[in-house]
Amino acid sequence: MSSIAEITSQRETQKKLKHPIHVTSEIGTLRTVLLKRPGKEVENLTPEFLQRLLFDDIPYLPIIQREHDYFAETLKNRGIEVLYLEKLVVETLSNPEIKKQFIDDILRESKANVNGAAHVLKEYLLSFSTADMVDKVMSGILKKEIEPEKKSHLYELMEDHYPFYLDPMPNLYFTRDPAASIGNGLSINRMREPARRRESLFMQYIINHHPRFAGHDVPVWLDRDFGFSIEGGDELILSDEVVAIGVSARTSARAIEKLALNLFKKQDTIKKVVAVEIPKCRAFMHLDTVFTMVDYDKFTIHPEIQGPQGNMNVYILEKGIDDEHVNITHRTNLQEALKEVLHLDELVLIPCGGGDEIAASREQWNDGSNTLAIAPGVVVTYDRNYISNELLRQNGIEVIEISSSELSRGRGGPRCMSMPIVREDLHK
Ligand SMILES: NC(=O)NCCC[C@H](N)C(=O)O
Repeated sequence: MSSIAEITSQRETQKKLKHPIHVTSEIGTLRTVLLKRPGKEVENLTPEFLQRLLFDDIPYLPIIQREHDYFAETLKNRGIEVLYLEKLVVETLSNPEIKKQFIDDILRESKANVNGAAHVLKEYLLSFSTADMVDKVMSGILKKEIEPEKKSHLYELMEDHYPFYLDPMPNLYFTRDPAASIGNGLSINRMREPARRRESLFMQYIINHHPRFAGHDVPVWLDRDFGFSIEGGDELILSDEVVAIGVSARTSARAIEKLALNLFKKQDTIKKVVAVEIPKCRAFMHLDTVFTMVDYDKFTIHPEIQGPQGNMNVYILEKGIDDEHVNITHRTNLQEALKEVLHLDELVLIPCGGGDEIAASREQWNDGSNTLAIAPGVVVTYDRNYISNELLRQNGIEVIEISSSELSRGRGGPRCMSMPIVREDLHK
């Protein structure tokens, strides 16, 4: 029979889980996750704009969709509730006033290409059903779709060669990056690259207006108006007390410090933010492309982020003398720093590609370190990274593989393609 303490604790967990967002670890059993099924936006990629749109190749739509559906089914078969971003956005914008406001916002944020055509584009978008309008906004609007108006400005004539009024958003299936769940709240991120910056507007609207979230107390620890960039691929919830954040090509030290200040001030459980500096290059774009948590005491790592003897720059931020200051201390070894903040005597770093120079580099490029933990010691990975997957198994991890020929072309793996909304708390 359960003790009174156990029953009370179960009730507490139930109560906490009723909150629409609840994530206190990287590895707690995943209950609800947000995905985006790749859509027409990936068919609007062309070779000349690949770099600008942050792709290395053009995925074949029917196959990337099939692979993504398989990913979603894999999660559902494990009892995980899958929410789709595109569906939540349509539901959010079912209110005509909110829809108009959204169209104004998205056009304003697309101003580089929209120029003087905002009013025509607004009418154009309003002429669609909400679902089709959302699809248009996500997949992009070509100039040739709209009757040309008389061009009265030099810049309008100069920009004729550029095909889009609204750029496609092919990176939307990487739901991890525009926002990150931390405790019962979120960071809604100012994304580093212009190609992705509009993406976090969707989450802002969902949180403020979708019935599943609006009206609940969902704190926003850092919002997208903050002037420095941060992306969810860099935000790892190591425990209910510790968040690790990559100082990377995408995430700035200033955003990390501001987020830490806000968490220390408004979120009573987070005690430490661990800033992990990684090389600023495309292959290592976020911390989660080189480092993910797979069990209480096990992580994947791309060995190249560490110098000789495993040295690298790790900074631990803690509450300072007042709400405006943090205490910062420096560590030079990631493994030791992790043991310290997680109160562990032993901790295993599992090297991507088994540490072999070629295999590590190849498998990391295809997200061999980017695992999605769906429970402690259970991860979803790409099938193509067979050396890393085998090594995970040898370390006692259950590895669920998904196919990845087309999904991997966007340079993101299972963790990048998923935003946990609810996870069960870990047993202490
Ligand atoms: N967390 C991640 O590493 N996300 C992958 C994002 C890939 C996307 N093509 C990008 O460059 O932003």
